[in-house]
Amino acid sequence: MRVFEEKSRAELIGKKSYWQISDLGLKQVEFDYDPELLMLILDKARRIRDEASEKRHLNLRFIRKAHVAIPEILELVHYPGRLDRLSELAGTALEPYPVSVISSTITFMGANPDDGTVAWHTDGVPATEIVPLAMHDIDGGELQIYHGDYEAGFTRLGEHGALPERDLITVPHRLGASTLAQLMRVLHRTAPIRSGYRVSLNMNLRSRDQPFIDDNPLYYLAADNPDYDWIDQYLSDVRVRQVPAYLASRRPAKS
Ligand SMILES: O=C(O)CCC(=O)C(=O)O
Ligand SMILES: [Fe+2]
Repeated sequence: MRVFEEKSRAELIGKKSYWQISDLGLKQVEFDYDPELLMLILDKARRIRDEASEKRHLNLRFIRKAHVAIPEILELVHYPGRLDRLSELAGTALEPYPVSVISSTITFMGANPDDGTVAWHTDGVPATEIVPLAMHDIDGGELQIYHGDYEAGFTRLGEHGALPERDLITVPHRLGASTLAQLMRVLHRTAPIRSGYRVSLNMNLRSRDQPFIDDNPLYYLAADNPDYDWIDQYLSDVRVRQVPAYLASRRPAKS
């Protein structure tokens, strides 16, 4: 498997961090997913784009809970060997992000302002795998990461409206390779697209042993998904997985 990009979390943000699932920053590696399955997902995404995607904020057009409209995404989420491979890359055991409204998305980014490119933000989910499904005639559209503390970065953005080029790490996407990244509390965006477009599938992940390491506040999930039909699933995850794991992690180690 070819590795195209590799950065630790400390390399991305220039310091150690506490709220993290592992030292993973990002790794972009060639994948072995079935090209026909990817094409099928892309075809369906294109067909339902107008009714199923929304550009609500952050200049990002995406299909929420994409695996509900396109169940073939679940085949990819559970693709043989995938979780083991990604866990190995992350340096910690991963599991699919369980809250259905945010576990998988399809993003449409392009030069056409109707699409756009995602503005500066930090991810709520601890880790994500970004799989480019289509990249057509693209100029721009790389993943850009602020090499610094996210709070300081947001403050600079507030004061100056932009971040200095010298403090950015720019990672191009590649067809045939996916980017596994831990972008929770890491300020990033997609660089503006001057021509062409990209369609991507994002499959979100979290730590199997520390599922409470997360940055998705309820108000944010609710603003994005105002029907609240995910709340029972969320609460049951807190009760059954997050709280027991959290309490176990706080227990003093036996000597
Ligand atoms: O696709 C990209 O370049 C980044 C997407 C992203 O940051 C997101 O969807 O949260
Ligand atoms: Fe992001």
